[in-house]
Amino acid sequence: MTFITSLKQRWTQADSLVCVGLDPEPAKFPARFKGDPDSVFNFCRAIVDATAQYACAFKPQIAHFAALGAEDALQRLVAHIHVAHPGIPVILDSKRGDIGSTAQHYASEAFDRYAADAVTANPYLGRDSLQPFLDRADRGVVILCRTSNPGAADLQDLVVADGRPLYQHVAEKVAREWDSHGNCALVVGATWPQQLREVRAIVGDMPFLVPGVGAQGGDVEAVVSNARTADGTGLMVSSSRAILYASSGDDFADASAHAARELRDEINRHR
Ligand SMILES: O=c1ccn([C@@H]2O[C@H](COP(=O)(O)O)[C@@H](O)[C@H]2O)c(=O)[nH]1
Repeated sequence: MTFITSLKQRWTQADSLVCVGLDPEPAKFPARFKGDPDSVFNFCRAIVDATAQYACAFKPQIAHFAALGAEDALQRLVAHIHVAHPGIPVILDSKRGDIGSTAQHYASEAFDRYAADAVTANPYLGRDSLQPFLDRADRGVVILCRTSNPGAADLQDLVVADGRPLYQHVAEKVAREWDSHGNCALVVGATWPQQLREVRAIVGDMPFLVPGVGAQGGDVEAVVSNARTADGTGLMVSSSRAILYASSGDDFADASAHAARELRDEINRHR
């Protein structure tokens, strides 16, 4: 099954547009993980198992694992998701992009080494840099369009042609030229409701990965009202810290489930 097909199935089956972000930071783990040599895996697995029923996708952020030398934990975590929660797609957030010969290896890293269903990618180097990802028709390519961070406007808002900003050209290119296998999605930050609306108008029903609610303060109602598709889907609203670290006590897993359920319900109230 392709990434887009399993995402659509999951939106319906779980009645959820919540993407649970997996950004392990051992300093924030509950005390019970102190001294556990496999704490990254064990913490993340507990979060995955607690939140799976509310998730349309999981999004591990590779830097959070690589900086700890925990690539093996990431590999086992993705394998655990596929076995214990089949049908929930995994988006590896690695924001890759390089010349084609190197991008081949990044595609293999995401899809073969880590067995991710989709990967985030940076379009800055142009189409050939994304081609190795785009060619994997069964996997998703989630392309940065208008990111959630305060500096997003520095480059992404530059008016580059036709009186329109760069991020709109990215949206246009992806939708009209790069999505020949129908496996593309876009990253558009929750912190920019107007831009969410503009990009939605350009790309039709293409799925959006929307980080920036929770710890970054994005407004859920504004996200949903500006960016949902006509059938009330089209979004993977991603939250990491607000779910992962909802409690630092022994109730951390229950608290993460509660936070994921609350986010799902808030989104659904506005769909
Ligand atoms: O524009 C972007 C693209 C990616 N991210 C990533 O999403 C999560 C957000 O974490 P929160 O704790 O929910 O703020 C993180 O992994 C970022 O690398 C983003 O925030 N914005």
